[in-house]
Amino acid sequence: MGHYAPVWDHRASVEVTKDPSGMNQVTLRNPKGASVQVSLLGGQVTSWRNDRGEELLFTSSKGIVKSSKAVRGGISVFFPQYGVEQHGSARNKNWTIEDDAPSLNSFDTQGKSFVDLLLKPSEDDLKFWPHAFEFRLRVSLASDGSLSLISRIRNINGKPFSFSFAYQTYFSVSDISEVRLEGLETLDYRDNLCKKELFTEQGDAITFEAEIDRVYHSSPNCIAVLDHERKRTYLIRKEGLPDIVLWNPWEKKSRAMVDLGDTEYRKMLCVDGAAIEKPITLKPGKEWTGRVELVVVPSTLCSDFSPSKSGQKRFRNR
Ligand SMILES: O=P(O)(O)OC[C@H]1O[C@H](O)[C@H](O)[C@@H](O)[C@@H]1O
Repeated sequence: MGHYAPVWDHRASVEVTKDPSGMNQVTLRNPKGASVQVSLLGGQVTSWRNDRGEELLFTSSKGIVKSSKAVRGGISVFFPQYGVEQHGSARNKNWTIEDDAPSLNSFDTQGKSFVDLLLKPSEDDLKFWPHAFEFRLRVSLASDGSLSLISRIRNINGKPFSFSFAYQTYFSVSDISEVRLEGLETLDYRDNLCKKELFTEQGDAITFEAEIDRVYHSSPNCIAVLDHERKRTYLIRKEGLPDIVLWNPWEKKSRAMVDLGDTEYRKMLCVDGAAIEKPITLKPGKEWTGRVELVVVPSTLCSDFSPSKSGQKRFRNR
């Protein structure tokens, strides 16, 4: 795999087209046939397919495709708030492609097909959240099919500001009853279904039998979502994002949501790398970076990728 990386021109594997609503979207491909689609509406990742063409992210069949709102599913960013004002406005704004984004280190570039997006607040936006920023989002597809999102948020204001952040990530699962989540054992969490009360996770691994909406604090750098039926494991590696949001609306809420099918909650699980419990404060001129890398491995290989081992090692060496 590594042999083509140094000569692979990432620009040749990036294509800009229009989505059904007329919005520009970017398609990234790797030489093995995996692909990623990113809409400029919301800077949202709307599709991530492996080299067999299988979709790895959930997108609602009832997604309302209209130009002012991102579809339910894929990966969206929550910024600058979580839990209020529709989780911040960034996910419903029009982003632009930035051809000459400030560089990242070579690990984030080599052998990857990527696009750099940029969001800056308009005069109107500043009336609602009066802090000038530049938000750069790099979406990359690696030669092994893994997907990375790197957010860089810079304060270009005269004063410090604080924000919360999450990558709302809808994983596609065979059935929610087949899913187990590892890596959050013994952690404290706030339960959004119990007035944000603080609890401590007791179980060995988390399984799903009812609505869930929690923010886990100070989580390891890698957690795993195992789908038994598909024998597929999603690894979520993260940096700069101490928290994890877990969400599934279950049946009653799904029925009340206009943009989600009544039983589609069974096909999805949101696991979001986030910075919520302790908001990030940025001084003028400073930049914050938050990354996630999503990897899919056959579940049989999982012992090699134990959450605590692989995540810590990978990110410690950066
Ligand atoms: O419907 P949305 O605004 O996309 O929010 C969907 C969900 O996102 C997060 O996971 C929150 O923790 C939930 O409380 C919320 O219901």
